[in-house]
Amino acid sequence: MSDLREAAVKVRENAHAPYSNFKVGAALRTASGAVFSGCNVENVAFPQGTCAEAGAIAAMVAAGEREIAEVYVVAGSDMPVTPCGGCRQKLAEFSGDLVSVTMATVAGKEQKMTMGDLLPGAFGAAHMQG
Ligand SMILES: O=c1ccn([C@H]2C[C@H](O)[C@@H](CO)O2)c(=O)[nH]1
Ligand SMILES: [Zn+2]
Repeated sequence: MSDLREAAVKVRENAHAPYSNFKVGAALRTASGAVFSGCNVENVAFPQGTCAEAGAIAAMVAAGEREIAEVYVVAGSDMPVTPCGGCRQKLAEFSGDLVSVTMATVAGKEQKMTMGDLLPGAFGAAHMQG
């Protein structure tokens, strides 16, 4: 098992998902080689819940890192989980278009896409010039 998959599968066990019963784990590697992980944290006030990817990003930024090199997301579904629209934008803040995102199931099915595939034409700093 890759180290990223191992981290994502492990952190997924800590997910707080009593409302959807859909536990998600995310792990990312930064340019320095460090690995950060996060799980979804739901709330009884449903919109206050946060995704696994957001948790991993928060851990990365809290540790002083900002450059994502690779992402791995895992859930217990039959189909590999894909990051929601909001998480695509959150990941794009710290990832180039070529960053690989592996979407996976606990059973081991994997699908890979790049950030450019997941969020084509992403809104970025260049759009705010002028
Ligand atoms: O990539 C994804 C997709 C969904 N979820 C969470 C949000 C919510 O807690 C649950 C159901 O949508 O799964 C994630 O954490 N990451
Ligand atoms: Zn999300």
